[in-house]
Amino acid sequence: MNKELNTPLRKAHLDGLQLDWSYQFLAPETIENYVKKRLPANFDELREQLLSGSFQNPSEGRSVSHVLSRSVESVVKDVKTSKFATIVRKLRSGNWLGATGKPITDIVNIGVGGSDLGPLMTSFALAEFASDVQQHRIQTHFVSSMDGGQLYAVLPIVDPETTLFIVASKSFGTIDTFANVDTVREWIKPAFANVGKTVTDWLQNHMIGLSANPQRMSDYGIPPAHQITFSQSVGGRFSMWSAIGLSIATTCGLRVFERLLAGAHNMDQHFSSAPLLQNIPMLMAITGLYNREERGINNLAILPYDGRFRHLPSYLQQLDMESNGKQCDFADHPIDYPTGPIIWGGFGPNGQHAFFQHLHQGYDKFSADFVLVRKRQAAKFTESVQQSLARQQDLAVANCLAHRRLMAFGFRGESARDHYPGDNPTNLLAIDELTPETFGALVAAYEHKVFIQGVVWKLNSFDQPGVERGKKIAEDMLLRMQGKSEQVFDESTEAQLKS
Ligand SMILES: O=P(O)(O)OC[C@H]1O[C@](O)(CO)[C@@H](O)[C@@H]1O
Repeated sequence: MNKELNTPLRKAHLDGLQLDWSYQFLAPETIENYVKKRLPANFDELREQLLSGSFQNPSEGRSVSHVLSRSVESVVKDVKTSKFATIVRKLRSGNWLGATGKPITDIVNIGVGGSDLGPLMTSFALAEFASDVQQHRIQTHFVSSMDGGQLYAVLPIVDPETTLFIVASKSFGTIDTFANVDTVREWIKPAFANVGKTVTDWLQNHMIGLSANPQRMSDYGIPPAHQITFSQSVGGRFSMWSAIGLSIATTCGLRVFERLLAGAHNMDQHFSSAPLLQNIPMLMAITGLYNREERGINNLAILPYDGRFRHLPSYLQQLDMESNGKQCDFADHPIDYPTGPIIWGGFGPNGQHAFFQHLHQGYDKFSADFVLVRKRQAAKFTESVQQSLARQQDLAVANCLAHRRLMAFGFRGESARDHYPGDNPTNLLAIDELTPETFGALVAAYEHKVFIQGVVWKLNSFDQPGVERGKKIAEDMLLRMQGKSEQVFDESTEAQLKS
């Protein structure tokens, strides 16, 4: 039987976003049976709890409410009066003046993990939507790494008098973030002294805090008017829809942010009501479960074919791996079955010239999600440039479909060098045209996929205990490096600490 000719088209839609799951090579009945076999009897109830903000995160003793940030608890719900919207308007109109009276021209978002990846990914993906509404040009920069390498590159290109720092941290205590803020403070001191200003002037005019802990923002010296809070029940990796999304709105505009939330909300409703074989998150979750449990595939590559999605793999890596990379269940009992896969990936067109060799002919099995945008608007260019860009888009579509096909069906040439085993299950997430709505819907679909898989694996997808232990060991190590601890480590660590 010719597998290629006998593979039927299987797809689900939501307003310009299509999931083509044909190359999972699963019959609809297999999906239905898997749902019967693996989903708990009260799954519908749990889904409604998630969508209404009452699902429980037992280890942290709180509910899970990120879905509400794109509806009833949206920071732009009262777009004329909310603090979030007022701050965005003031910055984007050039009316936010720094301590010396100059308008802000640069924003630096300092945060890490969920307080960096979502804002970075989305500001980058939707930047082109800003041009028609932005009145005053603001450049946005993102700084996350504790080593200071990013600050090292950003500080020389911004002016202390016209730069505003968004300190994004749910806890407002993450050492990585405050290591960066401390360095900025040292950089500010002489610059502000030269113009007759102090660190207090800087804190009052050049800093916005985004956190679930207002007390800590006040303790740091950020005036209440420049603090935007959000609920403790919004997890860090689910927080780009909340106050943490401020840099998305300052980069792309309030309207774009509203449209992003609307797209995600649309996906919430779709997840709630679409029948199984039309339900994008359900299909992504069940095919993923099948790949993990029945085919034994331990990884999922995220392969976007549009440069605007460059940061999507890293974002989904945190979303999925920090949620479902666990070996204890909801009730803190050890478990002995495989849970969340390793999420990795990279920009597809560049991957073709790098790691695709292994995907096509290497030993290991993988699954992959291709993400493709079919058409793009390029109205600001001349007609001939638009045509050339359209040809480039076609080139990307052809390459995406070609590699996806080869990974699925393989190829047997005359020699071993020309042998491609194929048989790797993949999804195609095809977007007609990138808009804030389709982008919001795509990200929300992945969130729900992670939720469904977490429920099946009986995990608490909303805590991250493994990260905490690493932080504790780093603290011990730092004390040792500062000569404040006598703790002795292994030979290798000892040697590295001494060198
Ligand atoms: O926003 P915060 O509190 O600074 O935390 C940043 C990140 O650190 C983590 O808590 C774990 O390292 C992530 O879950 C979170 O997104």
